[in-house]
Amino acid sequence: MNTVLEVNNLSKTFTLHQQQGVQLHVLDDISFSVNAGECVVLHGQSGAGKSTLLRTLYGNYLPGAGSIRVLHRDSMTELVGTAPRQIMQVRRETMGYVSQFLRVIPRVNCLDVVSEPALLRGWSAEQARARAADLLTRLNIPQRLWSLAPNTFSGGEQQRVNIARGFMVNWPLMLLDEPTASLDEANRQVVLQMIGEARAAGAA
Ligand SMILES: Nc1ncnc2c1ncn2[C@@H]1O[C@H](COP(=O)(O)OP(=O)(O)OP(=O)(O)O)[C@@H](O)[C@H]1O
Repeated sequence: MNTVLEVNNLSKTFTLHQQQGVQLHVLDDISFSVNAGECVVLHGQSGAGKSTLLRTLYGNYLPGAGSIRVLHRDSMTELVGTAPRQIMQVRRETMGYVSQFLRVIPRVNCLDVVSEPALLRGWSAEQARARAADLLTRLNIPQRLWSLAPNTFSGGEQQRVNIARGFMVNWPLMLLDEPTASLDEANRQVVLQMIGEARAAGAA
């Protein structure tokens, strides 16, 4: 089996400079690896550091120590300390991330928000819109909402738009932060199916 993610001795401490310099040791010497097609679930109490780990893997937080290597363009590539340009390339081609909440971009409509990852990969606008429409239909976002900016959508609708965007292209490595948390049972099942399909296609 191909290893697509290898984490070694990863640590992350937050220093709260505006609160007497209090230090929070959130990640402490974490090591694990994930193979293609494997699904790893982070299970832990609220505040344990699950989102922090995902954000650190995605390059949003700089770890205090350790290494994060991903299979990118056929070679294991170190992300810690790498140039932002390289991180952006890895994000574009290799590693997708669905955060807990949609980062709403004012005035950009739903179809364009979902299409963006494919456009960044050079798909035509027609191809991207067709795929986005397909995902939005599967995720039960009514067509009347597609041309509207999602900032006025309900929490569950925003989360489904976020998921559609996250599954727009086939990323070999997907980081999903509570992807079914605010969904009803029917939509939860759709998302689980989409995760299953991505795994069957080799995604980790
Ligand atoms: N940017 C930040 N600055 C300071 N502290 C942070 C920051 N992000 C997270 N923390 C702290 O790190 C700890 C872990 O937070 P995190 O969001 O990773 O938990 P979690 O396991 O995802 O929780 P939940 O299941 O409730 O989403 C918390 O105590 C939180 O206050």
